[in-house]
Amino acid sequence: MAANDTSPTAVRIPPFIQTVLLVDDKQENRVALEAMLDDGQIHFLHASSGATALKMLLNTEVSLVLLDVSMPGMDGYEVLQMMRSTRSTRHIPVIMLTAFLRDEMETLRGYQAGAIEFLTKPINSVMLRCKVMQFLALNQQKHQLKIAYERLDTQKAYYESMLNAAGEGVIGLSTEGEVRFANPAALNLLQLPQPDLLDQPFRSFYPPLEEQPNHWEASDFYLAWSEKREIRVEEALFGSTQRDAFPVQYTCSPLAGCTKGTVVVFVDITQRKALENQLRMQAMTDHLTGLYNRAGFKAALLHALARCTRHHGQMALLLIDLDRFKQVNDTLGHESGDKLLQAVADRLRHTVRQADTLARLGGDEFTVILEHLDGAEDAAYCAAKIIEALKHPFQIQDMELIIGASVGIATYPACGDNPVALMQAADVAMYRAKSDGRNLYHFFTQEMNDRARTKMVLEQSLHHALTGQQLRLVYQPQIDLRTGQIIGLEALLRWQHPTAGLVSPATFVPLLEETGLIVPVGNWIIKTVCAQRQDWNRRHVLPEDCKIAINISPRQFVDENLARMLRQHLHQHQINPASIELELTENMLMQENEQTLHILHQLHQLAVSLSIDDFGTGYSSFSYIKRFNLDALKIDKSFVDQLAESERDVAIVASIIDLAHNLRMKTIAEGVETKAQLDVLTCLGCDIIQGFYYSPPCQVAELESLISNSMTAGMPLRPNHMPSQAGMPPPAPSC
Ligand SMILES: Nc1nc2c(ncn2[C@@H]2O[C@H](COP(=O)(O)O[C@H]3[C@@H](O)[C@H](n4cnc5c(=O)[nH]c(N)nc54)O[C@@H]3COP(=O)(O)O)[C@@H](O)[C@H]2O)c(=O)[nH]1
Repeated sequence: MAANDTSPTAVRIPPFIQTVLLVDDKQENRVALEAMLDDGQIHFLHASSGATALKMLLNTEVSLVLLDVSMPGMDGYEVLQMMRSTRSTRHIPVIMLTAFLRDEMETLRGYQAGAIEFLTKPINSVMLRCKVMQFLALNQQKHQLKIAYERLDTQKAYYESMLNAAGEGVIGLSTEGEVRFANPAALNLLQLPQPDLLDQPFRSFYPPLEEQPNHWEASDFYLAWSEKREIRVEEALFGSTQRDAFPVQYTCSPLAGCTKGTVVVFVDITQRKALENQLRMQAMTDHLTGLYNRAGFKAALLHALARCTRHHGQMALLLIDLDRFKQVNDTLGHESGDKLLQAVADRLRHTVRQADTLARLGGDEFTVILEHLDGAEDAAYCAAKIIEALKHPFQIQDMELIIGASVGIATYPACGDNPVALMQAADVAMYRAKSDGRNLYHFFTQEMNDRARTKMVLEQSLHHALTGQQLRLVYQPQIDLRTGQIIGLEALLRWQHPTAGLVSPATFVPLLEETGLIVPVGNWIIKTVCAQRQDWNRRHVLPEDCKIAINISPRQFVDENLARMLRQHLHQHQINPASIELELTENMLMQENEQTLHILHQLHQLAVSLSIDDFGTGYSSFSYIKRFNLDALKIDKSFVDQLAESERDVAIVASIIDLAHNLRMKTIAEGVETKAQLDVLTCLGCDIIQGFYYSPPCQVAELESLISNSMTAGMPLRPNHMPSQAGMPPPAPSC
């Protein structure tokens, strides 16, 4: 209201020019009266008769009448009587003037007729002016008062209509906390008629809560008044006998002016809260399954932990990973994958109790929070039920799909007292369950904890290894069994740790794979091999047809930049692509999906050689051998180890060699350590061997002298640990 304030105190009412009617049949008297009173602030009207005066009074607003008593026709008394009997002229003050005051009765008659003053002629001008000015001043005040009242009425109506139209409930409270005023919205929100609210203690309209004291002097409403400040409360509960508690947002402010008390303005936030809750729920829900998503899970886990801590209870976190889900997704498409996830969610819902919290963290990873546990065995029981439920086939789009689940269990407080620790523990336990076989559950144990810690330390040091140039490559020769010459080298990664010494790749390559660090490390390996090969080419260290094999890890294989990066390094170091062999594993090729085909197509286009490492240990499928153009099969060391003793291993290796040869592939036997193994392999027609029998993996300098010795002698490479047989090819075994 500040800008357009129309309150009586805010705007001065200017004085108005008042009109005085002079009634006398003699003009000279009227002129004389005007001359006595005229101060420039008064407007004068002249009437020469009573009738004219009455007519004028009906048409003009007159403040005061000076009325001569003796006039021809209608005298002053009659005029006055007529004025008093007419509504619009009844209250106009009249001063009567007379030349002849016969007796007291005459004056009395004048006053009785309604005159406010009775003066005799000759008129004392000072006296007259004093009287007239007094009446005019009074009239002026009356006028101002009238305008002020009018304005007040307008303002009252304005505020009332505002209060009535307001959507907010407005309640006026006395300093004792009784309701003195309530606008229609307040009545409506509390669903009460005015009599049930007025004069009632306001504390009966907000429920006693811990945070909202019911003691009046401690309430916000009283504080707002006593401390003369506005208090705003974002969320509280109001209610009445007719309406259950509902959420409100309110402000309470001390009443302005001399009225003591507080005004409370409140809005019902039920709808807003419902909308907020709906949005919050949406943000915490996995749209595919309707379970909690990762955000919802985090919130639920925090709450569960808080409850458990408060009640000194036990709880468990189950991390469920579906076995073989990826295959379904990759082979049958995402639609089937989604349907399967929905079906899994349904089964989980029917398996766990209502009070347990289910969530899908993403992909095929689900979790259950189990509260109120009596012991860890409750969690084991639930995990077993889940595994059993997911073991049975799923009917998805006319297909029967069999998956399975691995469950990791972390318990509170044993495995941690915060979400991160519990999640890590459940994760480690789940991986353990997976690696122990499928359809198993595993608890997180101290030993696993230690391993997890070691893994973490290792992971951190690996980051340093990458930046601190602690990674090296060694090369292990591969020998052509027909000529005894080095026909290839396998590049093998080493980590020269500053304190731990040489760390085996068997320890850290899986970790590189897990963390994704294998991609940059793999890039570095390819670059280093290409640079090394270029150097050897320049110095003619290696024969042209000698290949260098590079191990490609699963994650590297699916990295979309692999082919591009390979092409770039081959080109940059001017390497013949055929002299580089990539060692893939059976598992990488097991999924004959679009992605695998695309990657192999790209690698073929590069014209690099491709071999299958550890052949026979993975998910062997002849279809990929038939389908993809491969150059060599590497017979796994596990088949070579017992070759001299085990007929079964001989049969297996013979079959692998036959298969390879029939498909025009070479065979490379790995891990050859003895002459006896070498002899059997020679008899079976194996093409190439690699193993400690000839040489362990060597540093570059060592390898160069090995090659140079063998080349200068023009002789086959000598077995590593055997006495020199210079000039002699390896002795032919009797097959
Ligand atoms: N993705 C990558 N993986 C790599 C790389 N470098 C190695 N690895 C993989 O790490 C695993 C262990 O490798 P390593 O300790 O280097 O062992 C290799 C040879 O040293 C070992 N070998 C060779 N001959 C013999 C032998 O006669 N006896 C014996 N006990 N061991 C022998 O075998 C390993 C070669 O394995 P493979 O790759 O299957 O040919 C191993 O899985 C490596 O693949 C890398 O750069 N990237």
